[in-house]
Amino acid sequence: MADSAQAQKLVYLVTGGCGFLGEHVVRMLLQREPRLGELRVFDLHLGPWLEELKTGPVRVTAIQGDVTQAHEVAAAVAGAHVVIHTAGLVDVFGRASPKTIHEVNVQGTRNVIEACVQTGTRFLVYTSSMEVVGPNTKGHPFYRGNEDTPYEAVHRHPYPCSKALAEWLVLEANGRKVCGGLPLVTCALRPTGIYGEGHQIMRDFYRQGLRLGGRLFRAIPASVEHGRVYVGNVAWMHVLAARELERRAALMGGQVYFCYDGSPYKSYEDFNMEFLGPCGLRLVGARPLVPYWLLVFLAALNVLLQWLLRPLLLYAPLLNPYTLAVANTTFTVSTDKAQRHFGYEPLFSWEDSRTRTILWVQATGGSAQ
Ligand SMILES: NC(=O)C1=CN([C@@H]2O[C@H](COP(=O)(O)OP(=O)(O)OC[C@H]3O[C@@H](n4cnc5c(N)ncnc54)[C@H](O)[C@@H]3O)[C@@H](O)[C@H]2O)C=CC1
Ligand SMILES: CC(C)[C@@H](O)CC[C@@H](C)[C@H]1CC[C@H]2[C@@H]3[C@H](O)CC4=CC(=O)CC[C@]4(C)[C@H]3CC[C@]12C
Repeated sequence: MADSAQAQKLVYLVTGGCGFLGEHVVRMLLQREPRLGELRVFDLHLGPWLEELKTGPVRVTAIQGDVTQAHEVAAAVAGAHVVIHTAGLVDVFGRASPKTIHEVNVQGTRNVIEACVQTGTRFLVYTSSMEVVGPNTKGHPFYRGNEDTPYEAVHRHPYPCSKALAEWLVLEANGRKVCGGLPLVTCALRPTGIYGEGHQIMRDFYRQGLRLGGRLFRAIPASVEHGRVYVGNVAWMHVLAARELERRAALMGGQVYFCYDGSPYKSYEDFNMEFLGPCGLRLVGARPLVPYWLLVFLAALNVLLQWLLRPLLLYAPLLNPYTLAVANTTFTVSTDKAQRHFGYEPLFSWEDSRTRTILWVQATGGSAQ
């Protein structure tokens, strides 16, 4: 990949390229990666919007496939110079079984790594998560921490467990010889809570507020800070890391980088109101309207209802013991490691990120689509 950008056109593969983050990575690559010759978009569910991307100078190849199927992954990876692996099952609401979460997030990542080794692809950027670190099951706050901050990462939930194992696999694979004898170079990016155009949970909150007469009711103290990052900046960090991974292999190889930007540190609910307020919603209560023990009870009741109703329908509300615990534990990051190692600076200011997200929420009008 050492040739000049003008001479050699590169093949990138984005797994999960039709997801919330994946779509932004795909579009960012097309806009800001001049070395791109072919962009392969691999996903279980291909979006119709891909068709509009096929009219440009870069060859866009849509591949419908399953990361749990090694042969499908190998076929998609073969010939790629760079893989950006965002595909994953992002489920903390009990929609998928722990087994399925593990199969997609862990075995799927193993399949991507082995495909790189077998086919000779040397550069792999993995979308990890803040959840690899925490919040832990003990509710310990992580306040403005960085990649070196000591923290007892203790997980029981299938999602963080799967992300932690997948990240370990990716970092462990750094330096393995790929077909052709050169070393595999990997890194993992750990976004905090991503927001922006296409964020399903934000849409769910908006629809919930519309159903409740334009009101949302505070459940979490305003003092609990939760890190959030604009999806466009997450996409930009992926593009930049993928670009610099060859030139700075010795520095970046096997490293993790928190992914955040200038978005303000606020509670999860107060942060959401930065977008839902201008869309007409109001957050009722300067402090939680119900005692924490009642929220704990209601969260447990939701688990029971989910289990009872499962033969009939999928009941997966936002409130469950895990989401309550995470929302109620401070987790914010402050680090310049990505800036020092590969020159990352957010592409979108907080003001721009906020405006774009508000316009998107307004455009959805609370619709399911
Ligand atoms: N949403 C967030 O706040 C954060 C997300 N992340 C990570 O970012 C990545 C993307 O997450 P989102 O865009 O939020 O989720 P998403 O659910 O919108 O996108 C995931 C994509 O992966 C695809 N996918 C799922 N299973 C697959 C399989 N077996 N084979 C092929 N494709 C499959 C889905 O179809 C979807 O398009 C995930 O790895 C997630 O763990 C990390 C930190 C925060
Ligand atoms: C019902 C209330 C308690 C409400 O406040 C619950 C909010 C809850 C749905 C979210 C609070 C924190 C979120 C998670 C956090 O941003 C970290 C994440 C990282 C990921 O990799 C995937 C998404 C998530 C787990 C995110 C999910 C939604 C929350 C739990």
